[in-house]
Amino acid sequence: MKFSELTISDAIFKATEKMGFDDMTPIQEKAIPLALSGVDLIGQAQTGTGKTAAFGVPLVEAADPMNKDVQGIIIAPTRELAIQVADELNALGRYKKVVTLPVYGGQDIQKQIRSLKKRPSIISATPGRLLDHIKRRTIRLDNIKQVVLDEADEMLNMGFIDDIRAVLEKTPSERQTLLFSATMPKPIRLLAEQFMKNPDRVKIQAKTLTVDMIDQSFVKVREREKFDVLTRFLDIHSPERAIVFGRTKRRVDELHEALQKRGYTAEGIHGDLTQAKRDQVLRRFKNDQVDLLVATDVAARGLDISNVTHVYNFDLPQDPESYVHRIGRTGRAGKTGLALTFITPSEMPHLKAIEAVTKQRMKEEKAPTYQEALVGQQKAAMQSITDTLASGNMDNYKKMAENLLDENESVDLIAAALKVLTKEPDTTPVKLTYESPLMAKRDKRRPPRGKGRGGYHHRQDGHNRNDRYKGNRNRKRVHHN
Ligand SMILES: Nc1ncnc2c1ncn2[C@@H]1O[C@H](COP(=O)(O)OP(=O)(O)OP(=O)(O)O)[C@@H](O)[C@H]1O
Ligand SMILES: [Mg+2]
Repeated sequence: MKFSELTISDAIFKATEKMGFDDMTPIQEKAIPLALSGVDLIGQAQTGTGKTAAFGVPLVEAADPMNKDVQGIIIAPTRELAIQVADELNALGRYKKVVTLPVYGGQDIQKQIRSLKKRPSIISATPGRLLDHIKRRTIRLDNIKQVVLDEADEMLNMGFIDDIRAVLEKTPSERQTLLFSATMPKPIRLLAEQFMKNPDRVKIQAKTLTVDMIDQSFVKVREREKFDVLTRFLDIHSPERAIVFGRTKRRVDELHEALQKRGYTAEGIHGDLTQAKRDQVLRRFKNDQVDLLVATDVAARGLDISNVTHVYNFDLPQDPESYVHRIGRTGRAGKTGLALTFITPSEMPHLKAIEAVTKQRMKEEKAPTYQEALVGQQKAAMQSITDTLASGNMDNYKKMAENLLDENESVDLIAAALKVLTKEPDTTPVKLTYESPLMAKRDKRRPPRGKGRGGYHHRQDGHNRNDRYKGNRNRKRVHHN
């Protein structure tokens, strides 16, 4: 079904055309008409399949730019995502003149207050800053018609639930509530339904939770060998644009510095950096000034950066949902991608837990040798010669080439050129702080070690880490009040 077949205003249809959208994606086809009818819904579809427009079109359609109140609000877990969602809604609202304002932490609040005075119809916010504005009465939610939780399962997990509850309490009870995510574990869905009125569940039935355009594999590797293995894979894959996920902020700092030391153009992003730095890093990544983005899970959800060709999970993600979102930064909007996950021997049970949730097997890759990495780089050098040959723009070099050929064998000459061009694998020593293997995360609200009851003993015998892992997911994600 096409956007032209929807009952929406011409101004919005024109915007979708301008954005290059013609056919709707499956989630858009199902969710947009339902959302337009005013019902509450939970929309679940794989990463990179257009969930933003699935809620964006109904929001922009319902908004009246002549009305001075905030009418729609989207809450997202990270600042970058709040900005990106606002950009997409502004693109959709361009001809109807519906303005969406991003409101997030780390940005000058006075500047936000000035922008709010211009009366945006829709706000795309992170929860903390939104609550701040609600308290200051610089944002009023009395006349909100629609609330969207993007990355809904993340918004409703323990870290965010209280903020979300507080925001929802400020909105009229007759509001429409829309929840979207690629993952929706059952305990979270049940929790979500408390905030909704007989929600419709729109789930795009797929055999797997992950997009089949992503080639998924894992490599078994010892912690201290991870870095060399990563650089060898990078030398073989020569990714156009890749994201390397690390578990902690320190890890991300160390890793991107180590990559730079070995001659890669890498930058790091995590939540302890200033917003100005986060913006700069992301901009440099999008502008091709940086090939490798090293990130914590702050970059795992929702970010739509075109042509991310590879995702490397240098450290295992905390839970299978996080795996789904991380690798979903590649293979978007029908493109292909490659995801490679590093697993230390003691972490192997986590692999099974991830596969159980994604319903997808990962292929095992062997850690490449130095020699294989060298061959990778030689191939890259060869490729750059043939690419240059195809581009044809070499007139300035032809005379030199003829002179060289007068005095040398052609094969020797090309071999020398290849040798010069090949970036031989760099083995500059680097040191990363040891990161212990992923264990089931303990719930901070549980009694301390030794004082626990049944569950503790079960976990201590440790013969079934897989269960512990799953158990952990549920504990982390169920609201305990
Ligand atoms: N109907 C469409 N036709 C073509 N491209 C589309 C269409 N809808 C969305 N897109 C593009 O697909 C890409 C992914 O969309 P979007 O970011 O909304 O995915 P998502 O489902 O929200 O993914 P995630 O789960 O990672 O948040 C974007 O670049 C968007 O512009
Ligand atoms: Mg999204």
